[in-house]
Amino acid sequence: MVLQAEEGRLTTSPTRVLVATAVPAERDAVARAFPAPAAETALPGAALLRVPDGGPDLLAAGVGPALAAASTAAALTAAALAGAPYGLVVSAGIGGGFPPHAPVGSLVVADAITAADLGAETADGFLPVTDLGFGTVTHRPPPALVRAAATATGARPGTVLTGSTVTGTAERAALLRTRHPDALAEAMEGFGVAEAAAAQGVPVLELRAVSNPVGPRDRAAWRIGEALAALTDAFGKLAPVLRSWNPHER
Ligand SMILES: O=C(O)c1cccc(C(=O)CC[C@H]2O[C@@H](n3cnc4c(=O)[nH]cnc43)[C@H](O)[C@@H]2O)c1
Repeated sequence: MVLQAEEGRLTTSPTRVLVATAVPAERDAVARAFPAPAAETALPGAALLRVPDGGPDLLAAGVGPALAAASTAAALTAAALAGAPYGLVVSAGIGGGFPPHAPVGSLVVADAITAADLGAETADGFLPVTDLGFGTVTHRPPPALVRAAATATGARPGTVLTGSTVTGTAERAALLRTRHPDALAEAMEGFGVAEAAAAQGVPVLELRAVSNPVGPRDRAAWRIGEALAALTDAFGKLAPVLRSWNPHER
C-alpha cells in the first residue's frame, strides 16, 4: 500500500506487484489464485499477464538466473518508463526442498536469497564472489513481509539457494547444507530476479512450493502437480498480505 497526495488529499493505493515465475505452468498456477481472469500484455522483451482489480502482474521470466534477471529487468523498466513502477517483485515457483526440513508439497519463503555457485573454486574450497571483492551473493527480503507471508501461507522461512545446475547427488546436497546451514530449498531463478529488482531499488520476496527433494536425481519422485496446487493455494492466502503491505515496513 502506497500513500499518495491526490487533489490535496492523502489517499492510499496498493503496491504494484510483479510475480516472476520461470515457466508458464507456474505463472498460470499463480493466476488461478485470483477470481478474475488475467489479460495478456506484450512488452519489449517480456509478456505479462495482468490480474485485474489491483492484483499482481505475472511474468513467465524463463528458466535459470540469467534469463530470469533479463526478463524481470525488462518488465521493471517498462513499468518505470510508463510511470507505474512496481513496489515489489516476487520470485515464485516450484523448487527442490532439503529433506527433512522442507518436504515435498510444503512451502518455503526466503529470508535470504543466495547464489550457491557464484564464485571461484580453489584448492581450499569454494570462495563466494564477495570474498573475491565483487558484487553480492545474498539478497534479503523485507523481514516483516517474510513473517507476514509465512504466517499467511504456512511457508517455512529460510534460505533459498539459486543455482544454474539442479543438484543431482546426495554429496552435492550435503555440501550445500554444510555451506548454507539455513538452506531449506533450491531453485534456479530467485537470485537473478533479486539482482534485477535490487538494481532498480525494488524489494523482493521468494516463495517456493517443493516439488522434489534436493539430492539424488529421481525424476519419478517429482510431484509437480502437487507443488503447483500448493502454489495456487499459497497465492490465494498471500494476495491480501501483498495488497496491504506497506513498503516502509521493512
Ligand atoms: O532432470 C532432473 O533431474 C531435474 C530435477 C529437478 C528439477 C529439474 C528442472 O529442470 C526444474 C527446473 C525448474 O524447476 C525449479 N526446480 C524444481 N526443483 C528444483 C531443484 O531441485 N533444484 C533446482 N531447481 C528446481 C527451477 O527453479 C527451474 O525453474 C530437473
